[in-house]
Amino acid sequence: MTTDHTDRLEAYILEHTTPESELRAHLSREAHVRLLRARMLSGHLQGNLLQMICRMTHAHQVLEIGTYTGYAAHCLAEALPEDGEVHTLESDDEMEDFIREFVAQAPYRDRIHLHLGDALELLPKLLEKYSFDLVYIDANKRQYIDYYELILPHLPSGAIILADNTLWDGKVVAEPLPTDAQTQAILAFNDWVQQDPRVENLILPMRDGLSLIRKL
Ligand SMILES: C[S@@+](CC[C@H](N)C(=O)[O-])C[C@H]1O[C@@H](n2cnc3c(N)ncnc32)[C@H](O)[C@@H]1O
Repeated sequence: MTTDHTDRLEAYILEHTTPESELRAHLSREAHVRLLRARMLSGHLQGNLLQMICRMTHAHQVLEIGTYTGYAAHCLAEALPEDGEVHTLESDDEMEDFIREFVAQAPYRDRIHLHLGDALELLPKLLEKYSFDLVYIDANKRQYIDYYELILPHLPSGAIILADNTLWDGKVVAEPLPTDAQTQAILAFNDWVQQDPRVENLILPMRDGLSLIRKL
């Protein structure tokens, strides 16, 4: 497929997908103007998928590792029932003002709880306190197995873990395989999940690859 064809297909897909809220669109535009790595935010299509999964699974307590702008946290919170909560973890405290500026504008703002710090340090206490039924892993690729192993034992049967970027720009099948730490970590994570008898799993080839993992 040519780039032109792919671009047209992507545009067509978005034209036939429920529009994102005005606030999400505004956040996304501001991120592209004000931030250097705006492409890290989930975006319209993946955001809608997160909402669809949230609603289909009747999730109540959601955990997100890696907030960045808060775009995905907005998607998840918007799809939760009144008493639902999203606990989102971010290690880069420079993002705090941006995140809080947009959370403050959201009608569902009380459902979003931002935790600043390293996920590996924050997780043990949060996992003791809350019973999460949906988890979105989208932070340091080198720590995916660590997040997964900390979280999985605390989840009830039927809970879902989503892990983003698991095709890593197609590098998982590049020849020769890249030896950089991030690609190697994603390869190790995918193999780890694939051999794990505690879960069923698939990789959805959307965007950069999204793994859907269900605890048995
Ligand atoms: C891809 S972005 C998250 C995008 C967001 N989930 C979304 O979909 O809009 C990854 C974020 O993870 C954060 N991060 C990386 N390592 C982390 C860690 N150990 N603990 C918490 N956050 C971390 C980064 O600072 C970055 O903001």
